[in-house]
Amino acid sequence: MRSAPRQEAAMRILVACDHGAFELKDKVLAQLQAAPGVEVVNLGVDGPDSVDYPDYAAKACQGVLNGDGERAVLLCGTGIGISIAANRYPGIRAALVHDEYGARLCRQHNDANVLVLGGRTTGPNVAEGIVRVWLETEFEGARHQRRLDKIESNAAEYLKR
Ligand SMILES: O=C[C@H](O)[C@H](O)[C@H](O)COP(=O)(O)O
Repeated sequence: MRSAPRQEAAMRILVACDHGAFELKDKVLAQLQAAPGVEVVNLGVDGPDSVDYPDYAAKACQGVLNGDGERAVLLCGTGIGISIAANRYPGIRAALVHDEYGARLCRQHNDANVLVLGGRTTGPNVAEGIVRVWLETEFEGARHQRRLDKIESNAAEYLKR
């Protein structure tokens, strides 16, 4: 009897934004929903009413750290505030990216598990390319893993003072 082909586990990606980026977030959601091997969870916000980006960073980053998703995409007006918020969580490596070069390098060198986009600074076509490259690029490990380990250990050492 032939066994069924083994199904690759889908990569689950959590997506969240503030009011400054809900339109771009909808485009990113559609792209991720159409991507093979990707499962998407929309954590909001879904309209223009003002909210606070740290609350959306918290939902997504805590979700990644709890194992609800392997990665996240976060968006706010510039992407700056939500990056700052996300990078306060140990184990989160959030990269604010403006082009495909940054998307490639933040995976190869930084193993960025959170991609950040600015809804008021990055157009949908550029964002589409960034998301595609971020999804398809692998971490290179080696010397880059040593540096990632130091990010965590240096910060932990500082907090012990
Ligand atoms: O870094 C912060 C983000 O760009 C926010 O989306 C932005 O500060 C929101 O601004 P406002 O409340 O004026 O819409």
